[in-house]
Amino acid sequence: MVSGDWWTNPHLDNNECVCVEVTDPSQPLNYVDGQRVDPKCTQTFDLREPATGKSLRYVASSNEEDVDRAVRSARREFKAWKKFSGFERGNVLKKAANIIRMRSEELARTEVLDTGKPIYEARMDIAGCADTVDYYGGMAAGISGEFLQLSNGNFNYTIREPLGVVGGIGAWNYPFQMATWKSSPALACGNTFVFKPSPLTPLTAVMLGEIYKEAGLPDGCYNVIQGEGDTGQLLGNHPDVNKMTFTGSVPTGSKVMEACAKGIKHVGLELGGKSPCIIFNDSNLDNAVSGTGIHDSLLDNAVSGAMMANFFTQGQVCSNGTRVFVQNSIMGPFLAKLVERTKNMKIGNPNHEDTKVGATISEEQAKKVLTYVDIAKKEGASVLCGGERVVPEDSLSGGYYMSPCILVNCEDHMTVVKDEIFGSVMSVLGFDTEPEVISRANDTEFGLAAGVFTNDLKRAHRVASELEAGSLYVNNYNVYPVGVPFGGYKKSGLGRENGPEALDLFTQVKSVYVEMGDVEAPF
Ligand SMILES: NC(=O)C1=CN([C@@H]2O[C@H](COP(=O)(O)OP(=O)(O)OC[C@H]3O[C@@H](n4cnc5c(N)ncnc54)[C@H](O)[C@@H]3O)[C@@H](O)[C@H]2O)C=CC1
Ligand SMILES: C[N+](C)(C)CCCC(=O)O
Repeated sequence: MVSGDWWTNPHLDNNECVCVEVTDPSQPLNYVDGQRVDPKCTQTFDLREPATGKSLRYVASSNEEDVDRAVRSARREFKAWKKFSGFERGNVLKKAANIIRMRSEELARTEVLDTGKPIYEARMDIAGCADTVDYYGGMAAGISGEFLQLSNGNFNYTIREPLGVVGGIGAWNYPFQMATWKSSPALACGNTFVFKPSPLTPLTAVMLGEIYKEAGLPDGCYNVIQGEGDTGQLLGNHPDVNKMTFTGSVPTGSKVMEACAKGIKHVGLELGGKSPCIIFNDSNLDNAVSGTGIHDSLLDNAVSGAMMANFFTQGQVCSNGTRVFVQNSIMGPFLAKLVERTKNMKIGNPNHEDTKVGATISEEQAKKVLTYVDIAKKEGASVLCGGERVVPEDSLSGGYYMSPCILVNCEDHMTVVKDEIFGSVMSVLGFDTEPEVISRANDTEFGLAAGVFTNDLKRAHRVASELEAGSLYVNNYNVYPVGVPFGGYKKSGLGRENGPEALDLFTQVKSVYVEMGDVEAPF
């Protein structure tokens, strides 16, 4: 299925004839009551394409009236949607998943336009989003309460009811994923939804609205309002919103939680991280270096893991394992392989098939990341490779490209080892013993993810149980299959997305006591 409006991205129609079709970004970007609409507010912000740095359009921010209109539409439709059976709601979601699959190339290309991430990655993201919507479509029919037999024939049953109107706020690194991961479990449970995407990536959340509508979702169940922080605040403070689900930075997450505290609203937070990825020396480097094959692949896996922990989406991933702890006895050979493979990653036009590193989201973010590299050098770390601005080709000279950076001689107290940078900057840290690395890995205010590479089965599970994080990877990193819950310990967040856990967080339990005899009143 294709949408009515097509737009050919002129910036990419150059030498190599890469002419891609995406949904026309000049269409209205709010989505209320089943239609694209322009907000009432005339205040706008500039939307730039990360790949070229060129302005794509100005987007109107949503003001109080616009937010209220979307919330009222969701409230009105909640009355009807909650009455659908789980099976009926699930059917809508399953149809939507199939439409996402049919429109996947258009969605992926639009995601590239919005985010600057390479097309191979955008395709993986969209495929995962379809699976998530499908998964919650399948789960919807099974959402049910419980029955408890009491004495004298009395009994109690529980009903798992939706919360009402859910407000979602997203970040810019996985725009379509955030829209689907938040809305599909919410809708499966019978809630209605109002989403505010990041102002840097407004395009694909609206397309999801059209897809849901085509799949049979009643108008008003899923709405989108565009805007910046002010619009997000209006949504979080709206008295008719029952739950907020947020992805972004810790300071903003804390503000959203504060707004929810004032209104006694449910809240889910997916926040930042500074996760550890630990590589033990039983990746047997001596044999690897002498080329016995089997051990080579163990080391290659660890290097692959460290790269996957750092270099997807230009390093802008909350779960990234940016503190790579390597056992000192294998540091030399590990770094040699890591640097060789990192230098081989092709930086370039994100719409090209062989590009592995696209553009950072914005000039501001790219500058922030490069400043962190400078700070690292001043504090005594050394750059093994990358950490520089790159112009892959003349037509992309305005884009925000940088080479993935590997830092060594890092120490735990350094700024670059403590702060979430949100860019391709990997800090490599040496360690000697297991207790030492566990204590250093846990010495952070965050707890989103952690990885351990080892061939020792007992060590793998011992370390996984000791690490304070919501998502643990043994011998892999940054994979998030459908059905696996995702979320943080400590300041990395509250609640879980993906997996059956999300269904509990989008419902509330009503307990119904039934008396079968006479009332024995004490008065
Ligand atoms: N860990 C994560 O998942 C993410 C972390 N970040 C970090 O945050 C830094 C800043 O990036 P931003 O996109 O500005 O992140 P942010 O956390 O400020 O923004 C995330 C979302 O919240 C909205 N927002 C901003 N202020 C708000 C408020 N007071 N109430 C409600 N919503 C509000 C934004 O418009 C956006 O949609 C990045 O450099 C990065 O370090 C950014 C994106 C995701
Ligand atoms: C699930 N994951 C790791 C791809 C994205 C989660 C949100 C984020 O990075 O901000």
